[in-house]
Amino acid sequence: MQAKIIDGKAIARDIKEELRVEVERLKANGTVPTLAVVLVGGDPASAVYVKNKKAACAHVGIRSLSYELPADTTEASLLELVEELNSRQDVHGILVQLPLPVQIDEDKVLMAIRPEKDVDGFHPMNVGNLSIGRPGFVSCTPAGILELLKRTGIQLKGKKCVIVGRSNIVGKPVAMLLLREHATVTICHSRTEDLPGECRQADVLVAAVGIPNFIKGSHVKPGAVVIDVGINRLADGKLCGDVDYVECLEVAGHITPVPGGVGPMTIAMLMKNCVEAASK
Ligand SMILES: Nc1nc2c(c(=O)[nH]1)N[C@@H](CN(C=O)c1ccc(C(=O)N[C@@H](CCC(=O)O)C(=O)O)cc1)CN2
Repeated sequence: MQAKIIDGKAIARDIKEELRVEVERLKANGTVPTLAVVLVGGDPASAVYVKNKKAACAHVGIRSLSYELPADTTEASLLELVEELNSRQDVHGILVQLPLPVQIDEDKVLMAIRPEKDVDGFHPMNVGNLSIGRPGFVSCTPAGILELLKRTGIQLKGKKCVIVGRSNIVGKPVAMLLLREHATVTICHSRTEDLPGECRQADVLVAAVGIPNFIKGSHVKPGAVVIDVGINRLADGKLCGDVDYVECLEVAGHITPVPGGVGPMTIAMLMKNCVEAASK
């Protein structure tokens, strides 16, 4: 039997509808949730993501302030802008679109954003809070993955979850979130011995490696939930995940497509974090 397809686009739409109500309530109480969106340079993919984030803000009712800086912007001037946004009472969230041009130290910029305005959840304070189970902003893609699992009714308590990929922005935070749900978590990476064998143990398999079609049907335990975090652009312009969708569709119990799976959840969770920032 074919796997059930987890429709991230539809779940993201539901979340944004729920947030519209919340934003109305905030506005009625005198707060206009406001997100500052900073884009440096002309990377075409980043420009599309920023455009989609601003459109999502408009849909939900969040005010967005746009800062589009040239590719040769210095680290000092970007830090100055972040400082100004940090100090503005009417700005609740700050988003600096990544990647940044090479002359700018990304870590320095992310650390300059005040943790309570860090709606991307990338500041070390928020990352640390997640790992010790304290409240804070959780980065949007990992939070989106958990929301997809929850809203699909996937039980996590006691289940074996295997994450392929140990990045700071996806693999590690997803592991922390799954642990928080009482799952048994394994993180695999390029040096893992017998990666297919580890993957085959998984009730929930999360692929975040950045290699097109890396996870084959033979990696998947029959009936497992397969979450594909990969967004790889192929030479023909088509998008492709880290999971061999055609093969895994025949083995898995649930699967996320690319596009239309985890990707749309990233923006929905950014909206959720902005509303939370404005509510505080
Ligand atoms: N400051 C940040 N920078 C970046 C982040 C981030 O969370 N914060 N993540 C990525 C890019 N990203 C959001 O910024 C993002 C990527 C993909 C999608 C998405 O919806 N993808 C669609 C396909 C879109 C397409 O056709 O190209 C999908 O998977 O269905 C949303 C947001 C790096 N930078």
